[in-house]
Amino acid sequence: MFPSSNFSFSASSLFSAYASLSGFLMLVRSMFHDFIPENLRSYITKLLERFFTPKSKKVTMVIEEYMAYKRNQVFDAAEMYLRNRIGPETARLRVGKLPKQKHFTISVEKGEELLDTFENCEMRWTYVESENEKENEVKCYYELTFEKKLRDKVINSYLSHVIAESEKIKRSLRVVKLYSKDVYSRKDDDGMARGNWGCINLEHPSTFDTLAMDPDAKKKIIDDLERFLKRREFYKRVGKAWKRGYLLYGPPGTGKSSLIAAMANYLKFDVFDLDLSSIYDNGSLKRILLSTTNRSILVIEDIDCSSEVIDREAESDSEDGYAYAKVTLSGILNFIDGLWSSFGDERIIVFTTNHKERLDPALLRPGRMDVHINMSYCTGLAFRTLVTTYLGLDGLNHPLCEEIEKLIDSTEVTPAELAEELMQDDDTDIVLRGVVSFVEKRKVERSKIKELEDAMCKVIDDDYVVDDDDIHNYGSRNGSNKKKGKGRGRGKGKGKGKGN
Ligand SMILES: Nc1ncnc2c1ncn2[C@@H]1O[C@H](COP(=O)(O)OP(=O)(O)OP(=O)(O)O)[C@@H](O)[C@H]1O
Repeated sequence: MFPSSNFSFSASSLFSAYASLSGFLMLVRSMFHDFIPENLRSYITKLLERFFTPKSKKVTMVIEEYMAYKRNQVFDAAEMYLRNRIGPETARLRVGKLPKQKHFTISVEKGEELLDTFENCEMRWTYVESENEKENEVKCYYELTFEKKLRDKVINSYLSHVIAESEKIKRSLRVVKLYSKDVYSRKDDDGMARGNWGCINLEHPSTFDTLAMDPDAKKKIIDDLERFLKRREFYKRVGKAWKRGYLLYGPPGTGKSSLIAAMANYLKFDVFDLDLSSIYDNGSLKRILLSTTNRSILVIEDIDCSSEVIDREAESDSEDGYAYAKVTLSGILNFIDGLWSSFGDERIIVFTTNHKERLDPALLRPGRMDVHINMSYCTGLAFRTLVTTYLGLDGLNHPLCEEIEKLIDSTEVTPAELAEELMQDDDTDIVLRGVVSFVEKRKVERSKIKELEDAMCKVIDDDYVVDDDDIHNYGSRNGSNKKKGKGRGRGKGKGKGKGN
């Protein structure tokens, strides 16, 4: 220990040393100000500041709303992405909704912080609004703070992850549009198509969950769509346009339109409904197709009914002797796999028909329409989906369901007819009994028609197979020299029908 006299000596000498040091520093400071030019002074100050400020282990990135007067993609992505990161700890939120929006838009209020984790690393986001009073404008930006060692990870992977996730969220919130030339196009349509396409929101409630279809066939369609979406690079590599063509065929009321709506709702793709009868010629067709957007489904319904496109080489001669231009099948095929097919990306083209056999073989040639989907009569398995959708019953929970499934499998009845029956009453028992009697009645009708058809075939057979001369004539009428015997008359009768 120091003796007390020593201590008082040291304290007073320390005090005087401090006083002379302060005097000296003040002298240096005033000399620094008086003799050193301002530029050099600020340089030295900054150097000293850097030297004495403790080093931070964190880095902060500033993500501004605008870059060179354009919206910053990272800012918009962050705004969308962070909506899903808002937790109960966030104290202040902004909420809003435009009249056309289905959902509320929720975002953080200025100064609020959000925490995110990416590959076990912590990312801290802060939303900032700074007011510039001079220019009377508000600058909005996000600050992203993380540990210095994560810099490369953030630049190389985290920001891309934020953008990819935001795209997914945007897609899920997207309201699907139905475009048509028959809808008046208004300025306030927030659709993207050009030309005279008018649009409304596609409110069709059909989804793959409500679609009554064989489960395996349904799964194949969903897998095909998923594969298509992921194949941007594949299409580029093999030199094909990023497009997929579907031909849906089957009797009326089997769900062709419902399947298109389910595809659109699943992919969040807009639908362009093209009525060929309203299009004047191939040139207008070209202009109309070029004004459709990416990530869309182009639908041409009842392609067999468009008389102009049935005959590929159809000439446009009219009765009055003048030649009128019109839409031809080759005009359409040019967009499916010709030179014009390479416009746009992520396009789906759907043709529907009730009569596949009437289509021009050019349309059915391999590689033209990538997928042919037979929308046929309802099956027992598909009926289960209708029961779930319309009655809220889970599959086979009702004793009558098994019987109905067997009945349905043994006759021809469309999902539309069954859906109609399932809406007849609120009482499940009454409804299902109604379905039983409806399908039984249909079964009887069908077998009567079958009997009638068989009888007619027999009559035709008996009419034609008379003697050898007749057989000879028949053969030559059909371009065949084969001699056919009486016993094979039925096949012949059918042959004649076709020949005519
Ligand atoms: N497979 C199905 N699954 C669920 N509902 C269906 C199905 N098929 C038909 N429906 C019901 O029947 C109605 C008519 O069906 P939809 O218009 O999809 O048939 P379509 O095959 O396109 O008929 P068309 O050939 O006459 O255009 C639908 O709105 C739906 O309620």
